[in-house]
Amino acid sequence: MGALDEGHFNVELEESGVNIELGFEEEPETVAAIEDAVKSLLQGLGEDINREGLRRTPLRVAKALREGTGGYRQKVKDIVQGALFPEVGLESGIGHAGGVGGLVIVRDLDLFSYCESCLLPFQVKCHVGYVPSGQRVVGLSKLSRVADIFAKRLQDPQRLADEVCSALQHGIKPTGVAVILQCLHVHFPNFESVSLESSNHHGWVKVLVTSGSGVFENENSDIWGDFLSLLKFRGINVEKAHPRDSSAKCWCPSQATSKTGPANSGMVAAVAAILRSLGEDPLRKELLGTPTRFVKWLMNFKNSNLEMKLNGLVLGRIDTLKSIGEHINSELNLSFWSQCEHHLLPFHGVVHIGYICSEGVNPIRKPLLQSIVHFHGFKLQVQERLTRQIAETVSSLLGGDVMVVVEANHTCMISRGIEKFGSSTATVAVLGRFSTDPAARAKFLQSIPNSTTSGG
Ligand SMILES: Nc1nc2c(ncn2[C@@H]2O[C@H](COP(=O)(O)OP(=O)(O)OP(=O)(O)O)[C@@H](O)[C@H]2O)c(=O)[nH]1
Ligand SMILES: [Zn+2]
Repeated sequence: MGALDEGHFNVELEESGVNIELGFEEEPETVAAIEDAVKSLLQGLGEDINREGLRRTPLRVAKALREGTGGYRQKVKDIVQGALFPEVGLESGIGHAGGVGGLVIVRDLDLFSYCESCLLPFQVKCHVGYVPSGQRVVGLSKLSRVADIFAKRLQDPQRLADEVCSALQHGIKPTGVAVILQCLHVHFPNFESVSLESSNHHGWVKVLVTSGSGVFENENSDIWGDFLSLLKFRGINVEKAHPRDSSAKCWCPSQATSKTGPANSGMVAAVAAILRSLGEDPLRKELLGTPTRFVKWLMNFKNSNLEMKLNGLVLGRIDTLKSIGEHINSELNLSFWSQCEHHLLPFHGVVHIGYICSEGVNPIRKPLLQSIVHFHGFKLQVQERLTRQIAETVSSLLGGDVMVVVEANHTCMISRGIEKFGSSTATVAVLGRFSTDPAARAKFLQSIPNSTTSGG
């Protein structure tokens, strides 16, 4: 137990074994090594690394990865040490923060971590509880900061929960700590198995993990029940703090992607180099297949992957428009996947297409529209360009009046940088009469149903 020092406790965290630091500073060589590796990946994707949109991508990716794994370079001790303070008037003893069994919880901490299996970020809703002891409470924000140290590493949900729990247990030395994580991982649109016409590869893989120490070690204890009840107040329904099981083991959808074809060995070596630059050991058991899985994910977005297939579909589809009895046709909620060319992180969502079509002319079939969406989606993109390209392609088939709305969640806006959880982006492209007729635009926009973007 630490000694009282001007209202602050100094807990000897170094003795606790949670003072983890992998020991590399902000080194330009590290960033440069990641940049070089990212250039190899872009070239492997058939991209021109000097084109305007990609020129700064290697640096951005290097920065994003360094930021996303900044936890390796932080110490729990630095965060907790100055933020422990006595709750005056409480007796020393077990479970005092307003009485025996007193419980402090912080709910709904939004975190991001990197999946060690595929290198994509995954979203974490973190709930932390602890029962103070020895007149010692910790600044509330520190619970989040400590959790973030472990989130900002290559992780697996259960290990993340265990590390946060153990660090808080050693750092605060309370009677017990409980951690619940609700994790969301993007699905994998495995290009090889996604039919061009399919829109059924949406949403998230979810897993819930728990970790408890001290009085929370027994998951059937009353104190766990109290914790779960406090979550319920806020509509957070964690049915049961179920014991650690295999549910988190293979949660990453990359584990299920097809094994067809070897991955480009130069690209795989580049990803292994990135892992090394982040201070990780690519030979660590859990990371062995990670470079290959990441490359397979990335290859979904290889330039021109879909060209031939789309050409096949487009042939013979050019209908003539007769200008009698026109009305607006719409096809809503076509799903898409794309990869942000700035940060090499996914963005995904839905596309709504409206077009003016004469009566008597067959509207474009939905599968064709879906394939157009996939064609422009499975590339390194920005959302505005994706929107315009879809509009132009549809317009080239119909000869004119097209409106396209794309709604997306950008991982690069959520998992890093500005970290705007829950933000979404809508872009619009209008061609032909939609650009001059506000009533037509309004009619189409009103036909789009509420809450159409994908979410947790
Ligand atoms: N317009 C547009 N911007 C995008 C898209 N995807 C990512 N971006 C933005 O690309 C910009 C790149 O800005 P930079 O300042 O070069 O890179 P950065 O330092 O990583 O930027 P931050 O995201 O602000 O941290 C960011 O503002 C991103 O939000 C997209 O589809 N469309
Ligand atoms: Zn993963």
